[in-house]
Amino acid sequence: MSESLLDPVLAVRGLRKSFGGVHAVDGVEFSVAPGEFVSIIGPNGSGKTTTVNLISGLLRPDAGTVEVAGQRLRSGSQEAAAGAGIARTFQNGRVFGSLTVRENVEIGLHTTLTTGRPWQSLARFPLLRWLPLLAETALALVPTPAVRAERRATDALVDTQLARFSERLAPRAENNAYTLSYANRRRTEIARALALRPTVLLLDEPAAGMNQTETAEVGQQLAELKAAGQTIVLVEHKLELVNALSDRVLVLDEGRVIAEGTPEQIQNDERVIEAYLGRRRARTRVGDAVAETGTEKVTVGAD
Ligand SMILES: Nc1ncnc2c1ncn2[C@@H]1O[C@H](COP(=O)(O)OP(=O)(O)OP(=O)(O)O)[C@@H](O)[C@H]1O
Repeated sequence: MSESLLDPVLAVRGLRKSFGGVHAVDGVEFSVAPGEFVSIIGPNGSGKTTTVNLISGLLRPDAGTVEVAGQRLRSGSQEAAAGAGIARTFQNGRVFGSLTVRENVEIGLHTTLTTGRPWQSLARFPLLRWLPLLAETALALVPTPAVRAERRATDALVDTQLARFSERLAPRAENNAYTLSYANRRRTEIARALALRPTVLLLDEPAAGMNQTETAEVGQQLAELKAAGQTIVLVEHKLELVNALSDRVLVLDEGRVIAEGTPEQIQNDERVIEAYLGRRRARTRVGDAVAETGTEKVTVGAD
């Protein structure tokens, strides 16, 4: 899909972020069209995760803007990003071990509840913060019909997401997350992000640490999401996954976009071979464990 045909659903302009003397993100610009699958690749430390952190409001940029469907987001606000429809997963996976799988998925929906969480606008005022909490507790103890209806809708949404991962998550819905395998924790995190029915789904290395079979399964699920029209930004080291799924690939190096194009264009780009693949080969020679992931063979179903 060509980005220019449709108004972008995500537009990132002039994004910069430094940590001390390190220019982690140094003027990153790109946009994503509705339904487009864009991957961000680059050597270790090239600024991929920082870019995702800036888009999702986890970090405040030193400069630059993020727009979702033409609306500029408040800088450094996870709430604003989530409210605009950005959902993300984390590189290392973040689930709450002592909550069940179902609760872990549901927790992402908490901010979207309306009837069960009245007066949320008052939470901004320190002196009145207790009022919405009190109302929420009262409604949890004695739910109104509207609260019960919202509860049922939430349960259905969670069930839909768990069903997406069929035998992996659905039978484990009531198990505590600490009992899950690593791959299932990562699946739980993706299910949580999807439950928000995001405008843009940001995935930070969803297949990291997974074996070949598990990686292929993630690839299949991403292919299905893409076929369903979900807009996705994927940060990934596993190039087989990137090449199989992406409409467009951005290559970062030292905080800058050094190349952009289809997977085929990227694979033949001299700058990429030099900055990314060249370095990868050099690292592989000295036994860099991370670099090895890029050489794995992954088969992903067609969309
Ligand atoms: N919180 C932080 N404090 C200091 N430096 C940071 C911080 N976060 C990132 N950096 C630095 O910013 C640069 C970009 O890091 P980032 O994690 O965004 O890269 P990356 O491309 O995601 O790397 P990887 O592929 O290893 O995950 C690196 O030099 C990193 O050390």
